[in-house]
Formats: sequence, structure tokens, C-alpha cells
Amino acid sequence: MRKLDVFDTTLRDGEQSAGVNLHGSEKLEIALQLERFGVDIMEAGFPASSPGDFKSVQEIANRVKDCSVAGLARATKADIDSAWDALRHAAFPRLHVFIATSPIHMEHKLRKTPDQVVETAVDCVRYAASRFPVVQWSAEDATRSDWDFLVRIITQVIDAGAKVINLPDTVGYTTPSEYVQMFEYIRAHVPNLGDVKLSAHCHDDLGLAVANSLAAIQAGVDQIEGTINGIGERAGNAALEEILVALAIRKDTYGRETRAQLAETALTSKLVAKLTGMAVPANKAVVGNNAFAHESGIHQDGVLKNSLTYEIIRPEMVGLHSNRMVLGKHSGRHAFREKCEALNLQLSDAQFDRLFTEFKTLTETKKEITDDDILALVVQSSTEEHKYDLEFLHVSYGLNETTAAVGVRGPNQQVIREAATGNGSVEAIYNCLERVVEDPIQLVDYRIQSTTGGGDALAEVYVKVAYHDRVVTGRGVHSDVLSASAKAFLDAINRVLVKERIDDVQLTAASVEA
Ligand SMILES: CC(=O)SCCNC(=O)CCNC(=O)[C@H](O)C(C)(C)COP(=O)(O)OP(=O)(O)OC[C@H]1O[C@@H](n2cnc3c(N)ncnc32)[C@H](O)[C@@H]1OP(=O)(O)O
Ligand SMILES: CC(C)C(=O)C(=O)O
Ligand SMILES: [Mg+2]
Repeated sequence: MRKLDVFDTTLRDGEQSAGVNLHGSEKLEIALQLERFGVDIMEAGFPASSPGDFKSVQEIANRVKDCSVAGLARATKADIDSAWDALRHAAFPRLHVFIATSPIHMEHKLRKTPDQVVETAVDCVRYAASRFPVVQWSAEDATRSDWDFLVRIITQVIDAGAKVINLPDTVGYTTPSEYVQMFEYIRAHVPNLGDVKLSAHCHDDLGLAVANSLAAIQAGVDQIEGTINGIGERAGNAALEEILVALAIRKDTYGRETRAQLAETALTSKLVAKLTGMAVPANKAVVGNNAFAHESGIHQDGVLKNSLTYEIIRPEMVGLHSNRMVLGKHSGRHAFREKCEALNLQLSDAQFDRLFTEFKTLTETKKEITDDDILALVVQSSTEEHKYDLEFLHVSYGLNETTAAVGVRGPNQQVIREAATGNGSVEAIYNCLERVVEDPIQLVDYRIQSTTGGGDALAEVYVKVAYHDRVVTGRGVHSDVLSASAKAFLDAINRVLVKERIDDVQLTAASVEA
């Protein structure tokens, strides 16, 4: 079967999602999981965009050994130099340099003539190819570009040294048949394609990102780009896990193989959801909480008689093992270890001990612990720098006024106690927390979802807050929804504080260098 390269851009295009702000250690954690997931190339960031991004691309390039690490650059020598400085020690460094080719972008954004765009692209690719072993060139807004202009510029950047040509549907405008025709046109008219790889990169503005990506695969592209959970600029990118599972389930149609370890899918998705604070909708294909739930009688009857009646994807394929052994209050370390192994969790002894303790605590409030619960605990217990941690919470509900009292362990390990009222329980809690951190916080968005069905399911709360001139997301998980709400709020605040500390260190370093 012909191989398809998987290019993950969760850490670059995915991080461009409004409100998402990952710090270096979170990016590294995701990068290491993407390596286990088996992507061929991960785009770790845009080194020239900020000192923080430069540092995290550099860290990822130094740590990831089993796949190529790419950095994005505009068509400028300064951006390319910055990417080379960040990536030079990567096992397989790749530069991803782009310039827009559509009339609207060239005229109004770049303010360049088509000839100037060709000249800039060629100069930059030639310059980049003198450093990087692999240069990928992207025609931004390719799907709204003139196809003959694409043929002309692609021919010249290939002559200048580009090894991969990516034709993105930057604004999610194309349709499956049109995207296929565009790739066919390029293949038929670019004379020097040779063994240069063609790549597709789709956005979801019309809800077509995955369909367009699969169409491009049928049109024979060599590389597919996307993000975990489909996060990204505006409506997001193509969801990689959906594309990969479609390729596996419909081998008959697509006939392509990848290196992806699909059994890592659920964990990768949960990690990205947790660290970005972007909740996965329950009905989302492959990784939504309801993706394997059968609700109605006729479906349940069919599944009981033969699961293939209504289940085209086996949960095991994406790392959700069906519960042959029920874990609960009376389970011991052996059963728990077996479950962790079945879920493909690679845990050190210390991580296993911590997870087992958290599991036991959870069994005090929840009768049956599901795979999803364990995965939620895994991503919850990964290393985090916390300034504020919830110690206790009391809520006294009243019809027009609710009172909350919270205890939060602060930066100096002292427990700060505050009480406040509000129109509802969540508002009362958030008013307390605002007092704890002694700064105004504005709640921009608040969402609850449960990790699994059932009355004792874990609650996952996602919030978006404005704090210290930043808008950030936070996530909290607990068997009680109000505790999850408080944890989500504190998670968002911790993210701002960690980011500010990193920025401060960078500013100090910059002033020392200056
Ligand atoms: C389709 C995509 O996803 S592209 C990637 C988008 N990602 C991002 O933009 C995230 C990171 N971006 C940033 O941090 C900032 O935009 C920076 C650091 C890159 C640039 O910041 P600034 O120098 O302040 O410029 P600003 O963002 O306001 O404008 C972009 C400039 O880059 C130019 N530009 C845009 N694309 C390209 C390109 N591919 N090659 C060369 N120049 C480009 C624009 O024309 C504009 O130039 P101008 O200042 O001469 O008008
Ligand atoms: C940088 C490019 C490839 C991009 O993300 C897009 O065009 O959507
Ligand atoms: Mg994009």
C-alpha cells in the first residue's frame, strides 16, 4: 500500500485557535505524545513570531527524535534564519515557508505584484534550501489562486529547491471535487514535479475540512496536514484523527497507509483538549464522548446481537478498551496496572503511584471507573506548574443569593480563605476566587460536559476568562461540577501567571543581552 505522510500542525495552526495559549512545557508534552502517536512531521511553531515560540520549537527539536520537526517562516530571510537557529539540532529539521498566491492576498495583504511574489518565493526557497535538508513551500490561499499562476510559481520554487509543495485551503473555501481538480491540474501542468511531494492542508469554515482532505488523498497527495481535535484558526483545521480513522476503516476506498498508532488517539485527543482548554464536543467523530455510545433501544438491541450492526469503529482501535474488567472501589494495583497497559499508558513508577492514588480517591465518589475517567485523570495529573490549588469549597445555595466559601493554596503554600455571594453557585465561587487572586477576572465563556454517561460521571468544565489583559482557557475535572468549575477557573489563572513568568524571564534575558 502506498505510504501517506502525516504532518501535524496542532502546535502551530492549532495554537492559532482564539484563546489558546500554550506554554513551553505544555507544548513539549504534546510534542512527545505526537511522537508516540506516530506523526511523520510535527510543526512545532513559528520561531520568528516570539521568543517564547522560538524557545519551545528549539526545545522540541532537541527532544523529539523519531519524527521530523518543522518550523513555519514567512518569505523573509530573518524568519528563515530564526527557524534555522531553532531547528538546527533536530534529528530531521524541516522549514515550512509560505507566501500567499491569491489575487486578494497579493494585492491587499502583501501589496505585491504577482511577479514580486514569485521573485520573493524563489529567493527565499533558494536561501532556505542552502540550510535545511527539506524545504516545504506553501501557496497560502491556494484554492482562491489562479491555477496557471500556481503552476508558474510552483515550477520555479521547485527549481529553487522545494521538496514539498503544500496547497492549502486557507479559508476553507474549496469543495472536494474542486480540490481534486486543482491537484490534478498541478500534476498535469508542472513539468518538474519529479519526486517532489504534494501536500493538502484544509480549514473547516464550511465544515468540509476532512472531506476535502480525503478527496485530496484520493487525488494522490503524498502528505496530509491537520490538527488533533481539529483545533485551529477560526473554525479550525482538518481533524487528523478523523482522517486517520477514515483511512483505516475505508482502506478499500483510500488504500493508503500511515505510521500513525491509532491506539494512541484517545489519549492524544484528551491531552490536547486539556492543555489547550478546548473542549471536544460530545458528538464529535472518533473522539467525542458519545462517539461509541448507543442510546436507543433498537440500536442497543442490534449491538448486543452483533456490534457491527451499528459500530463501524471498534473503540479498541482508538485506544478505548471495552470494560471487560470493571474497576471500582475494591480494585487493586494489579487490575489497575493491567488497565493502564491496555490503555497504552506509559507511566513511570512514580506516575503510576500518583495515578493509582487519584483513582482510589475517585472511587470514593464514583462506583465504576471507566476508561475515559482514567484518561481524564492521566491528563489531569501530568506535570503542571500551579500557583493556586483548590483546597476546599463550601456552597450554600439560596433562591436569590448563594454564598460560597473557598480555600485556595497560594504561591507561598498558605491557604487563602475567602467567602462571597453571587446570583448562583458558580458566580459565588468565582467572586471568591477573584478575591483570592486580588485582581478582576471576567468570565468570557463557561461550558460543562461529563466524561461519561451516568449519574456519577466526572464533570469537565471549560472556561475562558479575561485576566491581566489576556484571554485564556482553563479546564477542571472533578466528580462534583462546582469543584470542577473552581478548578477550571484556577487553571486559567495559573496559565496566565506561568505565561507572565516566562515572558518576564525572556524580557530579563533580552535586557541582559541588550
Ligand atoms: C495562514 C496562516 O496560518 S499564516 C500563519 C499565521 N500565524 C501568525 O500570524 C501567528 C504569529 N504571528 C505573529 O506573531 C506576528 O504576526 C508576526 C511576528 C509574524 C509579525 O508581526 P508584525 O511584524 O507586527 O506584522 P503583522 O503581523 O502586523 O503583519 C504581518 C506582516 O507580514 C507580511 N506577511 C504576511 N505573510 C507573509 C509572507 N508569507 N511572507 C512575507 N511577508 C508576509 C504582511 O504583509 C505584513 O507586512 P507589513 O508589515 O509590511 O504590512
Ligand atoms: C501557513 C499555511 C500553510 C496555513 O496554515 C494555511 O494556509 O492555512
Ligand atoms: Mg492553516
